Amino acid sequence: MSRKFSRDAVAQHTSPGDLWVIIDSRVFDLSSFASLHPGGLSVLLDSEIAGQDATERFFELHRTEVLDRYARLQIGTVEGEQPQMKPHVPGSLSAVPYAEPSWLSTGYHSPYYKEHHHRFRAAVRKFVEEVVFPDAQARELDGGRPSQHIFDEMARLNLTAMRVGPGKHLQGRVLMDGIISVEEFDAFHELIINQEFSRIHARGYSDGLAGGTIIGLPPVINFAQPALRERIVEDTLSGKKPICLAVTEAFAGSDVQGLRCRATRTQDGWIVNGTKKWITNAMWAHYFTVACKAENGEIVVLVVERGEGVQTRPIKTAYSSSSAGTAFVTFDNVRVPLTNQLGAGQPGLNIILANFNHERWVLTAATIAGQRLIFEECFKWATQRKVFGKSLSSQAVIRQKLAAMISRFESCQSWIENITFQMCRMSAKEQARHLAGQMAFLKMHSTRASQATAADATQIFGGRGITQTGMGRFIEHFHRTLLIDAVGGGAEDVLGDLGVRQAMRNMPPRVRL
Ligand code: HEM
Repeated sequence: MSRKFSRDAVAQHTSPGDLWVIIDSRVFDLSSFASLHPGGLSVLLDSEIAGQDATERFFELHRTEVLDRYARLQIGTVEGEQPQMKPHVPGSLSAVPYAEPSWLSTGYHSPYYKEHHHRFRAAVRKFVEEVVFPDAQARELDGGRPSQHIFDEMARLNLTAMRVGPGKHLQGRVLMDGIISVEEFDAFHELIINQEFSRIHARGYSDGLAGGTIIGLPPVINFAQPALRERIVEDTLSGKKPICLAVTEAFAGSDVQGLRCRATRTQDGWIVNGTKKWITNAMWAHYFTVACKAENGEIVVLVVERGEGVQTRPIKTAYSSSSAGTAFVTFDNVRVPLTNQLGAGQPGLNIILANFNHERWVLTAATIAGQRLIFEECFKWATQRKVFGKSLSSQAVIRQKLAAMISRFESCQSWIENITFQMCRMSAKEQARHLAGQMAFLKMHSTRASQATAADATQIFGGRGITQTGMGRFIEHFHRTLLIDAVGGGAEDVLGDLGVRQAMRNMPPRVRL
């Protein structure tokens, strides 16, 4: 932007058809925009705004990104001045204190993260901010499914494959354009992906991208016969034929024993009859990993393929109008070949339970990262917002809310990093034995923390925190959508109880006070 203007020259342009303002030493010609301005024309014609430096007033009312969106209105800069606001570089770290976990903060050390984790984090954040965020925000508005080019790009980078976690499905794949090797990839990379994807501020969309794969594919990877496994892994990870996990029912939430969807044994397979509710991605899934009850009362897990007898109806939820593809599913006399049974010979209940821990860990990672992002919004707002001539942060009650937020998400982050480290060192069997309780407690604790943080953030933002556009829109979104993490994969009370019951089983018989 080469044109330079003196402040006096800008001050000559104050009428509706010839209106200039200065924002952060940048000169904007609002003549063609003023009558379309969502905040109205009159505010722009105010004598303290028209032709004047409106920087303070602008940032009280708009997010910085509004300036980027309307960059075309900029005609130059004020002579002898440099804009102070630096454009955001995609992938870069925030300089706001506590806006990044300590392993990403200057001067801190971590026993968990290596150089390749840092490299990987930067690449994932850049991808999320540049490619995924715009689509997520657009689909959040129109309620559509994530765009196919995002699925394609996620498949090309093998991001969808990595979201399923380390394992044999990664063999031979090039990860994130080769930025890390399959041998280097561990649960911390997966934690990074889960936490970086929170930056799209679109919870339903995030599930729409890979929610079904993350929970529906592992049982196939771990328990399917090789031919079925190879076909489904290829179809789903290429983004061509999505998969979902169909366990919950209107009759039974996470209470797997109470399922009513029936599987009847035939000579060459099974016939499935029943319904499933709240099934993420089912609207566009081709494969359904279904928990059913056999005639002898045992759970069998079958891969049903979309076809005759399979129907899906959309369910609108608090966290997603439809971008998560959540559905009510009906199976009417659906024939399933024997080869589509998972883990034949072992209890189907174990297959489903083994899957829960990973699901809970994924949800927890996202909700913790979400809290940190909400804190960053609050800290910026509390510093810039002036009330009765003073910034919000000059009030002790606001500082207390910020302190409580930091304490909550920092403790959750440390806990999840510890659990993640255990995941890197333990076998699947050891994880099931030692980590189920820890994950249950952390999920319960972190989603309660999310609710407290959302409530505090809404008080800090006031009306803006309950408005879907403008300054507080991410607060509103977090508050509206966080309950999926508090309920999905097991409600808080159920999880807390599960953890304590497990601890009771390990209690030595003769301990006394
Ligand atoms: C480059 C100049 C400007 C552009 C491109 C612009 C654009 C916008 C946009 C897009 C909105 C809708 C809300 C949002 O997306 O955040 C908005 C709202 C608003 N704008 Fe501006 N604006 C500009 C300058 C100003 C100035 C100088 C004022 C002076 C007071 C102002 C006052 C308002 C008000 C009062 C609202 C309504 C805010 C609310 O609903 O909370 N705008 N503006």
